[in-house]
Amino acid sequence: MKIAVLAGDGIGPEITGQAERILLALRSDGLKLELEPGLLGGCAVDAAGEPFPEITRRLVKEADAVLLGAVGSPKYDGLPREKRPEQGLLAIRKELNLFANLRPAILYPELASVSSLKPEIVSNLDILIVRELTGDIYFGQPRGIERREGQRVGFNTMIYTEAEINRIAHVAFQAARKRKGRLCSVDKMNVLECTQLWRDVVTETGKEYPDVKLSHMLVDNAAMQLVRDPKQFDVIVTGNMFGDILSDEASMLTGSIGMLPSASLDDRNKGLYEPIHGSAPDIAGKDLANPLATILSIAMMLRYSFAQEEVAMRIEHAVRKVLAQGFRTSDIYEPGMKKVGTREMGDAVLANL
Ligand SMILES: NC(=O)C1=CN([C@@H]2O[C@H](COP(=O)(O)OP(=O)(O)OC[C@H]3O[C@@H](n4cnc5c(N)ncnc54)[C@H](O)[C@@H]3O)[C@@H](O)[C@H]2O)C=CC1
Ligand SMILES: CC(C)CC(=O)C(=O)O
Ligand SMILES: [Mg+2]
Repeated sequence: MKIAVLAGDGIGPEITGQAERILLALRSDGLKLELEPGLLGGCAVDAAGEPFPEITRRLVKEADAVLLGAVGSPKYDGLPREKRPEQGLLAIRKELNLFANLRPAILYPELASVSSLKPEIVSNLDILIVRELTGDIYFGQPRGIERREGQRVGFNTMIYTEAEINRIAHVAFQAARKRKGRLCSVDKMNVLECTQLWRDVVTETGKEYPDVKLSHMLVDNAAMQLVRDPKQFDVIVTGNMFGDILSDEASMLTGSIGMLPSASLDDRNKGLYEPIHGSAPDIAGKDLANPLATILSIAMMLRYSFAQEEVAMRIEHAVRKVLAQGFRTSDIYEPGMKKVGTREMGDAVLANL
């Protein structure tokens, strides 16, 4: 198993560092894997002048899976768009055809009291957000800022083809089929043609899954329902931008954005695995970041890219035990618990593994 490790910027090296320690421990335990570091984002801009250099492109094409920390820093805000770190992230997703982003929002019972919602509303929460990742307004052309009639005009294009909607819908229906059998498709069809097509195509695809109960919801209502009664959802499928926003919101139901892992998959389960959060410049380099989302992302890697379900469950079980033992980074800390930094949290997971 050849794994490319792109630590990225900000807290990226701190959190991937802990995930790498877990992978190396699994290697000592007999799992055959190789780790190959590479540059993506701001660190690549500094070293090679661009956020997704050719050498990284070759590395990730050859790898069986990619582990990513996060990219971005205010340091690059003044650069032209194509040079910014985040453009590197969009480019790698497109290059590897990672159209299906799975973002599970699962509440560990030990964190019920740090969830943003009351324990009785979130207990046993287990939602899967399926976010389309290579289309929508993040990629649509034309885009830009232009001068028109004496003033600047900014514009982007929200666009989805029928084929793009159909393939992500299949991923979501199949996931729902293996879970509680409920799929909620989120759109804004009351005002956006692009998402009218989204609703039409998801409905048509749904005819192939009579065993899955399909519902539709407008995104503004979905944002509200997520904090009113999140357990009404099983699987949510939505476009790139709405999925980006709703998953950050859902993360707080589990206690912290530092708890949510993700898998970004192509049609053959070659995947990129990363926490859903960004590079957190406000806490970078301070040993404060929660590494659990990244560690849980390698569990997803072992499950989806390498079919190592048992090892994936070992990692998830170790995380559960660490929380039960009271270890907490600052973002999930509450009085009475053991406050630890990024590295000590990694130590605790390793000890339980
Ligand atoms: N996948 C990626 O690489 C992503 C990159 N970004 C980039 O990251 C940079 C910062 O973006 P923000 O909007 O501040 O979002 P962010 O997700 O980096 O941070 C938001 C807040 O959550 C906290 N946070 C995030 N991860 C945490 C962790 N593991 N443990 C504890 N606290 C954590 C941060 O300290 C901050 O207060 C920007 O350049 C943005 O473009 C943003 C989202 C995703
Ligand atoms: C560059 C952004 C689209 C990254 C992000 O916020 C995400 O993927 O969650
Ligand atoms: Mg995001």
